[in-house]
Order: sequence, then C-alpha cells, then structure tokens
Amino acid sequence: MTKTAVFGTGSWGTTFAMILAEAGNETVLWGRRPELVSAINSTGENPDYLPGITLPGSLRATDSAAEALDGADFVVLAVPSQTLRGNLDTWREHIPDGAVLVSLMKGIELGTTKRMSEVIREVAGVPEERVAVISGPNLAKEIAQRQPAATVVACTDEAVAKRLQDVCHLPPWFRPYTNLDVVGVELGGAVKNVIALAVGVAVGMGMGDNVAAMMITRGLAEISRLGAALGADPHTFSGLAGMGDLVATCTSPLSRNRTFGENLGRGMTLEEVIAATRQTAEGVKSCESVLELARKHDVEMPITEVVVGVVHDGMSPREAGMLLMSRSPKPERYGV
Ligand SMILES: NC(=O)C1=CN([C@@H]2O[C@H](COP(=O)(O)OP(=O)(O)OC[C@H]3O[C@@H](n4cnc5c(N)ncnc54)[C@H](O)[C@@H]3O)[C@@H](O)[C@H]2O)C=CC1
Ligand SMILES: O=C(CO)COP(=O)(O)O
Repeated sequence: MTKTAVFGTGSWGTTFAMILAEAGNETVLWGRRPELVSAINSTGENPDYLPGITLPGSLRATDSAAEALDGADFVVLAVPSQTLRGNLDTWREHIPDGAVLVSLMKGIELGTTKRMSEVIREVAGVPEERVAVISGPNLAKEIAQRQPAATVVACTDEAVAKRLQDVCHLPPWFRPYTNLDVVGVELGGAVKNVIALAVGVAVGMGMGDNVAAMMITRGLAEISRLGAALGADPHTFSGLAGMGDLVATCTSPLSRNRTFGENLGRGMTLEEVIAATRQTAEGVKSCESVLELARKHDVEMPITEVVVGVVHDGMSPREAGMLLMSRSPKPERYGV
C-alpha cells in the first residue's frame, strides 16, 4: 500500500488528506498543535478548519514529524508558504530516501523570490524529479463537501507525475491531470492570489462584473508575461492551474484572498482586515515577492504593483483604480 504523509492540518491539507485516504492510501496528517491533533483523532473532524465534515475513518493525525514520515512514499506539504523553509529544515532528517515531496502551496518566498518547489529542493537536498506540485481550481471547502474538482499534478519527471496522479485520482470526486511544466503550474497558483486580491478590492468598492472580467483577463496577461520570462510553457496558463484557478479564486466568495481584498475595498484598515482573517491569504505576502520577481526579470505587472501599493504602502483603492485606468492606451497583445 502507498504511504502518504500530509503536513498541515489547515483546510487544504486536511481536505487533500481526505482524498488520499479515501483513494486507499495509508495516510497520516501532521499538525503542529497537539490539541487539534487529538481533536481530529478523537472526533473524526477538524473542528478548527473543516467543522461539520466527517473525515475518513482510516485517516489519523499526529504531531510527530518522525512518525508521519516513517516509510512515507509521498510527503505532501501544505503549510503557509513563508513558513515552509523553517519547517522543512526541522523535518528533513526524517524524510525517507526516495520519497517524493509534493507542494500544495501557492506562494513565492519573500526575500529569495523562490517558488515552493525551489525551496523544497534547496532545503531537503532532493533532485527536481523528486519534487511535484499540485495546483488548480481547488477551493478546499467545496472539495471537503465532496463536490467534484479537477487539478494539475506537475513534475519534470512524467513517470513521477503519473504515479502521483494515480495516488490521488478518486472518481467521481477528484480528477488530476499531469503536466511537466512545474514553473508554469506554480506561478499560476501563486500569482492568481494577487489578482484575486485586486478583484476583491474592486468588488468591495461596489464594482460589477465588467471590472472583475477586466482584472481576470489582464491578470492572466500578467501571469503569462511573468511565466514567459521564467521559461514556463504558455499553454499552462490556459489550463486548470492558470485560467481555471484564476477564475475560481477571483469569483468565489470562499476565496480568502478575494475576501481580504473585498474588506479593504469596503474601507476597512489593513489591521482590521488582518484581525478578521483567520486563514492564510497567501497573496498578502506574496504580492511583494511576485513584484520583486517581475522587476528582476523586467516584466510589467501593473495590477500586482497596485495590489502592493494598497496592501502595503497605504495607496487608496480609488487611487489604485485611477492608476490602472489612466495607463497609456495599448494594443491588447502588447508585451504578451
Ligand atoms: N484552502 C484552499 O482552498 C487552498 C489552499 N491552497 C494552499 O495551501 C496552502 C495551505 O493553505 P490552507 O490549508 O488553506 O491554510 P489554512 O489557513 O487553512 O491552514 C494553515 C495551516 O498551517 C498551520 N500553520 C500556520 N503557521 C504555521 C507554522 N508556522 N508552521 C506550521 N504550520 C503552521 C495552521 O495551524 C494550519 O493548520 C497555502 O499555500 C494555500 O495557498 C491551495 C489550494 C486550495
Ligand atoms: O487556491 C485556492 C483555490 O484554488 C484557494 O484560494 P484562497 O487561498 O484565496 O482561498
């Protein structure tokens, strides 16, 4: 039997562990808080992140990384992106030789501008064929309620991507596609959070669907430009990990990033919005690393720039809208 270990008892880590367990894999969920771990084991629910959802009977939780990693074939990482490096550093001595490390995270590291797969390779000291990424339109709450969803499993080694695809394929609930373009799949997941913040701000200001569609489409142009500069396959961005995730996140009230932006657009202060946000909205930090990455590669990302302005530099949502709409008029395919 394939053994899988999932690190992170948040909404996506727990939901993905449900999929793995129901697909017939021996699955252990690691959490850092012993009280949540015991609640999961004693009640069969995750009261903090997925209240009311019954977890598979075979799924067990632990707060011991060594125990979770013992004999693991796949090590799935679902902690907030900015905490990955420190966490993985403490777990790496227990990672079995030959295990595949899988990132579910959608962020870019602050300071280094590295993608999560790059951080994993560096900290765990594993080659790229042992690192995979899963990303797509996967709002955890819907999937936890057993609504159908599709995703992308990316690895530069096609055989590894196919093995992981088999491990998490669970009809009629979860349908993974493979892709060899790790760079594109990761960028799609990380940058869509920044665009969802922008859409949220517009929605919070009372703007309608034309504005949302404009942001989504021009956001996709930004993601594609950055992807081209970093060597991604342009086709990835019209797929599930590109347009698919962008549409789901920018249009769903379930998205934490969109909701964060919506609260800012309604006039709440940054401190009030942070206090009201219990879960990880990756774009809040990653907007800065995405912008830094874009500048390093001389890529223009105007929506990302104003998101950084509004979230971190005190720019008002109105000023941000004015800046975007008064840019010099261009042909639609300019720079793409
Ligand atoms: N929730 C969703 O719908 C989806 C989330 N993702 C991505 O998955 C990743 C994890 O997100 P969620 O599970 O949604 O987050 P969440 O906010 O629901 O949970 C975060 C988890 O990380 C833990 N955590 C917080 N700080 C930590 C630290 N310093 N060390 C170790 N653990 C820590 C929390 O206790 C919690 O268990 C993010 O990168 C997110 O973008 C990807 C697809 C869907
Ligand atoms: O990545 C997600 C959906 O695919 C979840 O988006 P949020 O982190 O904005 O909730």
